[in-house]
Amino acid sequence: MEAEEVVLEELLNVEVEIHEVEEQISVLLEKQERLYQRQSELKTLLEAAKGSTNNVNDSTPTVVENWSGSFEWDSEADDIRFNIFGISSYRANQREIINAVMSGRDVLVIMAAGGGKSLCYQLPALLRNGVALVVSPLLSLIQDQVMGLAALGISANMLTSTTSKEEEKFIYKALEKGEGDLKILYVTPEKVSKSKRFMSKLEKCHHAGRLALISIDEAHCCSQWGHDFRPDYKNLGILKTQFPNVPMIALTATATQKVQYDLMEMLHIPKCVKFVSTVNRPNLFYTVREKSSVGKVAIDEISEFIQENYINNESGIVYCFSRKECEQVAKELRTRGISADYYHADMDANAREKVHTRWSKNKLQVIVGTVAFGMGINKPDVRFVIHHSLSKSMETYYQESGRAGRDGLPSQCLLYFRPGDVPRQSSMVFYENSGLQNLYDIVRYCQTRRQCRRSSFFRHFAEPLQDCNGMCDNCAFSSEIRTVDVSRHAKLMVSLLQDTLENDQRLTMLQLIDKMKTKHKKEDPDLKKEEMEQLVIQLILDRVLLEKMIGKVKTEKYGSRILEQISNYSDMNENYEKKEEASEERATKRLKTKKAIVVKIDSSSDDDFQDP
Ligand SMILES: Nc1ncnc2c1ncn2[C@@H]1O[C@H](COP(=O)(O)OP(=O)(O)OP(=O)(O)O)[C@@H](O)[C@H]1O
Repeated sequence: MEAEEVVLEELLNVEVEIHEVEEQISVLLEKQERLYQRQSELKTLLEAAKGSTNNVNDSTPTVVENWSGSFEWDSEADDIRFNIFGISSYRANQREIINAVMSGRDVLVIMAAGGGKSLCYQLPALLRNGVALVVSPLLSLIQDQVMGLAALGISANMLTSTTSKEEEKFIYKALEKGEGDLKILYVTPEKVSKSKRFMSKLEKCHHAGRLALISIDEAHCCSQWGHDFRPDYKNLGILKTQFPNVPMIALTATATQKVQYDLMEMLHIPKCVKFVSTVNRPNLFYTVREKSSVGKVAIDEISEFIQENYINNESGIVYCFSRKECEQVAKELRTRGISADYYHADMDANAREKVHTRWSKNKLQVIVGTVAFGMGINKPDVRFVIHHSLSKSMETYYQESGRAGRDGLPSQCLLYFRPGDVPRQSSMVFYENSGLQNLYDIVRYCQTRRQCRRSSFFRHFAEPLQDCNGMCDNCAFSSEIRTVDVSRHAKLMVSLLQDTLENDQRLTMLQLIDKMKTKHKKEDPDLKKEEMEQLVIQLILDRVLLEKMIGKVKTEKYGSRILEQISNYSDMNENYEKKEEASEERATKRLKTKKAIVVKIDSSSDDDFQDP
């Protein structure tokens, strides 16, 4: 017995040391991350310094920072805005961006979906002499833009795989000789990186002084840190190298600081003027609803929501986790009388295009899609975006839900959340950079019943909080929140984990839920599976609650092992954030002093747990 205690004592000490080493490693990793960031900033500065010495005699004007002042092109710009685009007044930042581009500066625009980025390059394209080149990542996006411009009577063309020989000839002639009427030319990034012929025509156009401006749409695709990296975007730096005095405007809906630095470096625009607009979409109403574990019930609710709120067949999107789910959900919606079809990466391009076109022309009310139905959807009157399953991160959810209400009119973003969906996503994001951390952020967004949904976006994009104006479920409705003592459940969870550990087994979260439910049935026959799911996910995600449990079991000399067991969950391995590292530090200290903590978990002190 004594010998066992000695061994256990040493085991405990070794585990404390392991914790300390892990902490040191994470401090070093964080330092390395900061250094990388600084390295990138310094490189950008260096390039800027080199640029300013090289370009002393170039035509780049001296810095004018008052972009809202008056400029010589004001009245012509107003005329084009009103009479060609039919827009009565500018939205936030549009005028300033246009003035910066017109002044010959490189510009980086970060503006929420539907904010009106297109006008920022299309209007200067008409104001300046010559041809504006627009690089855009997707054929569908390009087609929509060209169609929209044609409807306004603006001569826009595209040079893509679908362009006819005849049109190609016209475009090349316009570039080379200035013949024909070409104002805006859309190309994919592959054209720039792979077509020597195109680049040589563009060179001639530039040489003749007819390259008016270069616009890089969806510029976050340049960065590996962005959510949609495209390798061909990496080669777009050549445009600035070849045409240094042609103003470049790079536009995106979201870009973290890291992505901003990265894309400025990739595009060689270190001196660009940056315009960052708020991520707030005041016309979107955000709601999270509990999703039933019975598939049919979830679909019933979705179809009721659509049929009750959108009697005039207003357009919408339903996002699903898998291709199979998309097909099933679309079929189920159809049997309930909703005109719906599916869209996913397993379909051939023609079939996808057909569905997209029917939906764009309002011949189909709902597209049920996977993430493949993404960038390039610029239908302005999407009235609702429903998530049948949660997205993998706040950023992805912001993008996907943001496809609603691009015309600025009230629209709804509804997410159906069920903790049982978390492990499916976690196995997908496990190997991504901070994948699990990002997933847990969106799970927290779903779990909260007290906090404004909008505020989660502000926090995520490091923006000051703004008023929600009652445009989310938590701000608009007072929901009944019952605080419960979950000590009993927590103890059961810990003891189940202990059993698993002693028997040298491993558990997934869903298996743990099943076990808890079986055990609990005797004492608590009314406990629903959904309630148990809510509880388990909350306990696992909420490190404070977890710590309290760990505190208890530590006295039983298994604490750190249990922590390890939870951390090593096949689908629940976590990269702790700073905040969580701090809690771990506290846990380690407790471990050192072997202080017992009574498990009386009153969740009122913890963030938002409520009885479901
Ligand atoms: N100043 C304005 N006043 C009114 N409507 C505008 C204004 N500027 C743009 N719009 C309209 O807003 C809608 C969205 O504009 P746009 O397509 O440029 O958005 P975006 O910022 O490119 O969005 P996304 O990132 O989703 O592509 C369009 O219907 C456009 O005509």
